[in-house]
This record gives sequence, structure tokens and C-alpha cells, in this order.
Amino acid sequence: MTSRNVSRFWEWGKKIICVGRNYADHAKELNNAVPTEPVLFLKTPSSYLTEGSPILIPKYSTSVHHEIELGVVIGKGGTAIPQSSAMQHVAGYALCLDMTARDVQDDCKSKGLPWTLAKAFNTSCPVSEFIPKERIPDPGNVKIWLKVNDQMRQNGCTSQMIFSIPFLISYISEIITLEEGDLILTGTPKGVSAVQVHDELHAGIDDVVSMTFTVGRL
Ligand SMILES: CC(=O)CC(=O)C(=O)O
Ligand SMILES: [Mg+2]
Repeated sequence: MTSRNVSRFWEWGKKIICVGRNYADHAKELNNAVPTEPVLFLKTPSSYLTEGSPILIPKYSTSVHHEIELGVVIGKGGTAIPQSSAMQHVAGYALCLDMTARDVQDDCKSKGLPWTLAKAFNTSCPVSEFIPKERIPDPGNVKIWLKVNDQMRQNGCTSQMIFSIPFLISYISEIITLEEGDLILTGTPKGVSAVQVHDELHAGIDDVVSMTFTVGRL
């Protein structure tokens, strides 16, 4: 059997589990309650996008927002993983965008429908190169930022997260077995806004990684 390299996790087609409203400042900017339990939703493997290809706004949306997030790449699977050993299951990280069709999400929310159309469309999960675990010794204190056409739009720190990475791994794995190659998106800080065709999105974690994506339309 040929062994696969987790540093190309987006090619594996594993789960993308997203945490919503994990930063109080972002929950408040969208008039959402600050959660007392993690809010979870999923993206599909066809959401993945790597640098060099454009983010495509779906035909059914006129308001796709950027959400910059730290992604956690699972290296060792497990079910009901205790918080105390959760970090042993992490292979590394990726800077990620949770592109969101906000107009569609608002409509789904008002009708009590799931967020799939808003969150899981093709190209809705642009990712950076894989960041080995050793390069981020404290993932609970990492600055993540995003500029649109050179203007800073999001500039947050993972220390603002309501639920920590070990807690999230433990919580999620009680419900959904985690596997090697799965990705957890840990939520976005404030500053989300709509992107336009031809916009350039440039994002980074200082001294660790940066990534650039352009925006197109289907
Ligand atoms: C309201 C949202 O879209 C939640 C979300 O994805 C987040 O990162 O927060
Ligand atoms: Mg998000």
C-alpha cells in the first residue's frame, strides 16, 4: 500500500468540520448570541481550494463573505478523545477561509434550514500550505489576519476563541469520530465582509504562512 502524506490533506477527501461563533466579537457583529456550546457544521471535500485557483461566487448568491480561520489538521484519529491528550492527535495546521454565502445563510436561518448551500459550495474552503505542528508551539495564541485589496479587514488572535482547540477536539470526537486527514476550522474573529469579483484576498500568520486568492464567479 502506498503511504499518503498528511501535508497534502486536502487531497485525501476527509471531513471538514467547522466551528461557528467561536469568537464573541464575531458573534456580536452578526447579532448572534455568544454560544455556550460549540456550533458545528460541515463542508465537503469539493470545498477545498489551493493557491493558484480562484474562489468562485456561486450563481445563487450576491453576498459571499470572507472568514479567516485557523484550521487544525488531524494526524491521529480517535473517538471520545480526552482534552488532556487532544493535542497528540494534531498533525499540524493550515490557515483557512470559511467562505460564506451570507445572504443564503440569513435566508436559511430565518427558515430554520441547514446552512449547506451557504457554507459548502465548491471553492468555499481555500487553504494555505500545511503547517507542521512544531511551527506553532502555542495554537491558542496565534495572530491571524486578512487583507482585501491591501486593506486590513480581519486581525484577530486565537486567544480570543471561546472554546480552545483541545476542548473542540474532545467535544467533536464525542459526536463524530476523527480520522487522520480531517480538518477542523476553529471559527473566525470579527471583520467579515462581502467580496467582489476580481478582489485579491491576502491572509497570513506572521512569520509562519501567507496565502493569496482571487475572486471570480461561476
Ligand atoms: C455565522 C457563521 O457563519 C459562523 C461561522 O462560520 C464562524 O466562523 O463564526
Ligand atoms: Mg466560519
